[in-house]
Amino acid sequence: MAIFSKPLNLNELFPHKSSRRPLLVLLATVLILRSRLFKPFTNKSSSSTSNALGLPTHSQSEFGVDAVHFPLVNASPGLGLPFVHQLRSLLRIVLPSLYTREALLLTAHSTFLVLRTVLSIAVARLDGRIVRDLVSADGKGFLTGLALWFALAVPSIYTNSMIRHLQSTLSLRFRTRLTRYIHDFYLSSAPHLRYYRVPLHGIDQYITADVDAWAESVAGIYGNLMKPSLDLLLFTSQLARSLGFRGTVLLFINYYITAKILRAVTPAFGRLAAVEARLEGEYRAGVGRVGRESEEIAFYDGGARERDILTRAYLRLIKHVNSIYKIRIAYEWTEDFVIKYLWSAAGYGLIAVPLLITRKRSRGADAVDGEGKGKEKRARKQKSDTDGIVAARTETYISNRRLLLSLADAGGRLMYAYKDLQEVAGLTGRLYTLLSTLHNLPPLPPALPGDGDTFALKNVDICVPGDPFTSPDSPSPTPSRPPATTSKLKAHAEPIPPSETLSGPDTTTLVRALTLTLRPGMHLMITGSNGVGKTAIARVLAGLWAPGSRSMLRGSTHTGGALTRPTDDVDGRPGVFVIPQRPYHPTGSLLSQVIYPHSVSEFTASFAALSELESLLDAAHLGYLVDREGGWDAVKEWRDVLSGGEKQRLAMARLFYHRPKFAILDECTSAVSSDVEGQMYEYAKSLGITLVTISLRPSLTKYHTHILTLTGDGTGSWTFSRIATSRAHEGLTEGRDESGLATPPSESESTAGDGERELVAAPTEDTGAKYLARVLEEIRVLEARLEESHVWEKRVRELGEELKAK
Ligand SMILES: Nc1ncnc2c1ncn2[C@@H]1O[C@H](COP(=O)(O)OP(=O)(O)OP(=O)(O)O)[C@@H](O)[C@H]1O
Repeated sequence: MAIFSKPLNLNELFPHKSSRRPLLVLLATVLILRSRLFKPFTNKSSSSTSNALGLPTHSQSEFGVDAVHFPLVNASPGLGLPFVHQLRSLLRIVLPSLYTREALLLTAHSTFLVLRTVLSIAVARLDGRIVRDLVSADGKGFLTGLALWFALAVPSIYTNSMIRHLQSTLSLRFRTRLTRYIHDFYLSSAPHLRYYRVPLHGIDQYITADVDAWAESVAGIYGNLMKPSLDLLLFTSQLARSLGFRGTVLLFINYYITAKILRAVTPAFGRLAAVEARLEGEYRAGVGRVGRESEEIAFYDGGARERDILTRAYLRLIKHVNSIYKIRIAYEWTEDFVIKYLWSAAGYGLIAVPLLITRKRSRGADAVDGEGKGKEKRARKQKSDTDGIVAARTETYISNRRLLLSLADAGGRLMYAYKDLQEVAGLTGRLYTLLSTLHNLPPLPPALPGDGDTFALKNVDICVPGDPFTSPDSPSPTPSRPPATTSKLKAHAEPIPPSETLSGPDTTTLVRALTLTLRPGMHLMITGSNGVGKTAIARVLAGLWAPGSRSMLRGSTHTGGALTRPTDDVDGRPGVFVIPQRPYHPTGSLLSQVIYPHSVSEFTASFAALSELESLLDAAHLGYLVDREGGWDAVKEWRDVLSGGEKQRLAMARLFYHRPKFAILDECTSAVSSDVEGQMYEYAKSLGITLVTISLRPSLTKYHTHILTLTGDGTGSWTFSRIATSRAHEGLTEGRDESGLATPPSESESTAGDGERELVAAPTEDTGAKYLARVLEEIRVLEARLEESHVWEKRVRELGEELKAK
């Protein structure tokens, strides 16, 4: 074909050998990477510790190692050394080594970025060449140029789409890695229950929106920074060749002035982004609360009130976003002026340098040529020379102008990237706060080893835990508090030492020096007035709160005492299972409601039959549920579908399924009728479950052997006694009674307000006995009322006869 009569010549596009070599290396790299990158994501590991993307589940020991990279520091979300440290700590998670898919994606991304810059230079040169051929009316050259133009279009388009694709894939991989890490860390039960204890508000915003935004920004910022930086470097070096020394110096003066101006007008985008994320989180939490508690709100007809609350949260967010927009206007004006107009003016000036210099030189050459040559010949030569010079100048002008335009574009993108970088800093600060808070939660003291079947508290103060990050020695602000807007970044902020006390200084002691030992068959009832600390005891028994001891709080070296918990059996029988006051229903089928926290696959693996579960539902008086709801696989919003009493009975069915050694039942049958409640308690006991019941219902006393009464007089005192009346009912043997308590039937243990234990022999002093007396008194009053009912019955009969007679 005619257009290919002149062979495609790389020499013209890349006049220097050194600029051709990288192109070839790049093309080879692209081909190699492409073959590796388009392999589907496969899960090579069949181990259960890997997820669907082949990412390993993180172990507790890994988190221990990582803790050193996440010291708790007070740092505002801006650029600086703390940001570099925080970003590095997060990058360690998303890019753990060079032998990962992410590293490969990053290499491919970088390669395509370099390739795009190289192609841009080639396009600029080709542009110049085409116009030159046009000006000098070289048809053949023009068509060849056009063919080259199309030839370059193919790799250019491919490169652009690959850059976008690789960036989004990289962002997704970063998000997955970070999310996996946070899930494994935040939601691991053992050993520190971080999801329960972390003192951060709006945690959902951190884990969902912030992680997503961070991954996207970090994957984007790499390209956004690298591409324009590379462009600036390569375009400048290309331009420097035609601009000469003076032009290059001017170019750099231009860069310097631009950087100075923009730096002066750039607002603190990092801090603004962090505040925006926090306000977004508050608004999101508000909407979530309304969705969760919709029925309660509807009963109170609280729609209007909730609307006000949500609108206020939304307006706070919008006000902030609006202020960002306003701040941006001034910045963007300056940026547009500097990048578009100042740079273009500087560009014209710079382009003029080689043209004007070439023109001067060619005039000098004309003068020398003129001597001793024929007039006609001279005129002919002069015309062809002039044409050649004009064509060459046009080529230089077009190439340089295109390079300058690309340079201005690169400059603009670099400025945007600076803004993006500040936003990344804000998000990095938030995620770092989340992870450093999780890493630095003071550990819960481990339970003391026991025989595996005993529950014991020894001299334990039940205290409401204070802020885990506040201790008398470190009055630093909690990470949950918003960063101080005026604080300057400290290059190396001092790590905040984790709290050394278990409960913090501002703890409230609810119960003092509690000591009790429970063995299988010792069914304990915990009672006392509202807010006295009954659930608090359950929290300590369940391991949610640290068992405080006064000696610990006083800073003594004694750290013993505390809690001994029953352990899980090797066959999977749990040591302790708690049914809380508020029923909890996970998302999923009816089956998963009963077996929670087991998964369906765990249930299947345990060879348990559905018919067994049905018998457990029967025991909870819920035998009709499977048919009514459409089978075990029915998935519903169980919180809404079940009645209050049904939810509580379902929780009891859950207890029967797990059949723990000890069950802590925290007023979990308050909505169930007394007769059904009693039957369920009896059934639980028949399964070998030892009950620790928190209740205010006297009717439940008869299912227990011991009673712990919190006096609620403000001194934290308590009494612990055997329930004498339950003796016959339980058929307790003297042997069982040797529980380490040495509590004779007529005696009880108690503490006075000062925490000293005393044995109270007189039944009149015994709060447990008093409690029983109160129950008996209530029964007496009710029986008296029943007796009165005969009088009313008699009266009704009299009235009936009176009516008949008339
Ligand atoms: N996480 C907490 N932070 C601060 N205070 C708490 C916390 N949990 C409980 N408290 C306080 O501890 C006290 C005891 O609470 P607890 O839930 O143990 O009471 P309770 O005896 O179970 O009461 P009720 O019978 O009403 O359920 C209450 O005054 C409560 O306000």
